[in-house]
Amino acid sequence: MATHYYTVSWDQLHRDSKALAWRLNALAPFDGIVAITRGGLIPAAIVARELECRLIETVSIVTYDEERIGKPTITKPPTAAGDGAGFLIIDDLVDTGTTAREVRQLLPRAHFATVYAKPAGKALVDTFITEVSQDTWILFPWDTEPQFVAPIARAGTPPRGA
Ligand SMILES: O=P(O)(O)OC[C@H]1O[C@H](OP(=O)(O)OP(=O)(O)O)[C@H](O)[C@@H]1O
Ligand SMILES: Nc1nc2[nH]cnc2c(=O)[nH]1
Ligand SMILES: [Mg+2]
Repeated sequence: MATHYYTVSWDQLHRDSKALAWRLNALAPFDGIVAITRGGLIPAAIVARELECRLIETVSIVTYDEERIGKPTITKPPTAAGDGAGFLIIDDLVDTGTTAREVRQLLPRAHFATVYAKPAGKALVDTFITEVSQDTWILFPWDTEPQFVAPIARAGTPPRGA
């Protein structure tokens, strides 16, 4: 269970995904990009734009229900990436490496890249940008919205009117 949260804004996600694109550009060109849905969709779109890559394939894989890990289920396998040779796989993050292991079996010859990585899974990806600790849960902008936060001086006191 995560004990810390790391909140990523749209702006930061765009910057970090562009940093990933800079790194990957050194390995380009790729024949196509495989986005691991859903989390990999937006980083894959940003990388595809920067690398001027217009062939986008998807693999749909569900491993988590909110913060609870389960058995990975492939709801859509790749159809146009062969054994992965020449392809770039993009996901938002690698945590335990469970999803990455499944995807690697499907596309063993692809280059696997994520924006964020945790220690338990980082050896399973070829390229990543930012490492966060294993006890941190990354909150993406599509999972969050701004809301009121009480002043620090009021911490521990019940909200007014409660
Ligand atoms: O390394 P792991 O422990 O496997 O965790 C990483 C995976 O978990 C999340 O996907 P999730 O299953 O939540 O599905 P989603 O992308 O549709 O949100 C995330 O997008 C990665 O794909
Ligand atoms: N949003 C989100 N999904 C995950 N799936 C596995 N680890 C994480 C995480 O830290 N954040
Ligand atoms: Mg995912």
